[in-house]
Amino acid sequence: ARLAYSAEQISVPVCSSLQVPALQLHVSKTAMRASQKDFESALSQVKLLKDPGNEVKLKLYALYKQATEGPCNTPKPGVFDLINKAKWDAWNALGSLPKETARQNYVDLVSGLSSSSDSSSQVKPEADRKQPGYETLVVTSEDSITKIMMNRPAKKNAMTTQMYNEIMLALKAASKDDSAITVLTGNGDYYSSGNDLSNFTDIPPEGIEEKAKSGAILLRDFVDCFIDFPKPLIAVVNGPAVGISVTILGLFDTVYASNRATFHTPFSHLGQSPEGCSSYTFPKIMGPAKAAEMLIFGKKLTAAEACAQGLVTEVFPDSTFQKEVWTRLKAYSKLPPNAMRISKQVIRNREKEKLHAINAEESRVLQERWLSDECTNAVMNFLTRKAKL
Ligand SMILES: CCCCCCCCCC/C=C/CC(=O)SCCNC(=O)CCNC(=O)[C@H](O)C(C)(C)COP(=O)(O)OP(=O)(O)OC[C@H]1O[C@@H](n2cnc3c(N)ncnc32)[C@H](O)[C@@H]1OP(=O)(O)O
Repeated sequence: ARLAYSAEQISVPVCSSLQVPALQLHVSKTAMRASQKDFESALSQVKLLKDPGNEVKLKLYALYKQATEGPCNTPKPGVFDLINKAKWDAWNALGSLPKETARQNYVDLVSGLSSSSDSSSQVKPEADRKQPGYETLVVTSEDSITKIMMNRPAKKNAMTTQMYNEIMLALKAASKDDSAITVLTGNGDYYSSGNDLSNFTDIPPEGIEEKAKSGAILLRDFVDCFIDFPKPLIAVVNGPAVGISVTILGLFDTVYASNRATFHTPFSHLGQSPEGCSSYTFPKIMGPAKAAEMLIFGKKLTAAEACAQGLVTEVFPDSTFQKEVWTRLKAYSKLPPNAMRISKQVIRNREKEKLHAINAEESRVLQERWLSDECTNAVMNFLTRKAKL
């Protein structure tokens, strides 16, 4: 869509009749000074740009009005005249900004939009789009989607304490960025093998009790981030999933799985107990009998079984998984973001308090389990390679 579109072509209703006045081309005499040529060229350039979104169009509108008419000089529209009020607010927010500055800002804004739309036509390699600062994840934002990819493929994306902390950071950043949806996925053949069992090995001088205490705090904080995440959260389960990577799926809004994925929570085998609010979400999703088979007896589900039981939204053949899922997600990411966020809140908010309480209780119980002989022996068996799932 170009900026010179008709009202019907704009997707966000609040600004649906927002005509960028730059297109009207009635430049006042005051604006006809030194940078008049640049300004006029920006006015023409703006018509050729890809739709920059309503927020930017409001900025362009405000700068144009300020550059050509000076400070806002019209009465404030009524509260129900949403479109004109948004335009008036944007213009009025510029206060007494001089016309020349507004004209320059308009030129700069259009020039920035032109260069970013030039570069967005080329697909940058993932390495260039990667957000810095993460060692166990690859985090990228593109097409209004923030993708958080667990990136320890040689260890089946087992979650170290560093990875828990980085996922929390990435979720907090994603909740504030301008993406519409957020995705968690895994690099390599596994989605994740769950808690990295070597988390049990670096015991501090204060002893195992302290380790269990700090582990329970970490777990609680980690799960809280999923409970509170405000935007649609999608799991793209590219392969087998184990332990905590399965239990938190009950806190996602959508779960897409490859037909190679399996879902396994071997808590009893490990002398442990359910977390990620699964003691509440799983019985709710699949009924208490099926939840017990998974959470107490460690029954491993195929992707098709997990879908039949409501844990997974849809299963795709592995050969077309990535293509089909990302095509779908790109389409969803174009839906109005505020509406999606509000719908999620309406669906989830009434359970939040309960989920936080359940998370606290599960973490408390697990803290005790980590100190049990059953747990210690199971972890030692894995680490000394006597046992595998
Ligand atoms: C006091 C404690 C405080 C802890 C603080 C933590 C806070 C949060 C805790 C939340 C609790 C969560 C509970 C769970 O998630 S339970 C699930 C735990 N996961 C497992 O038990 C899986 C163990 N792994 C396996 O059984 C197998 O590796 C596998 C996943 C079936 C894959 O087998 P496969 O033969 O294909 O591959 P390998 O075994 O050769 O694996 C390749 C290498 O990756 C290492 N690996 C894999 N998974 C883990 C893991 N979960 N923890 C540590 N290491 C893992 C494996 O050892 C190989 O490494 P190597 O090449 O160096 O030998």
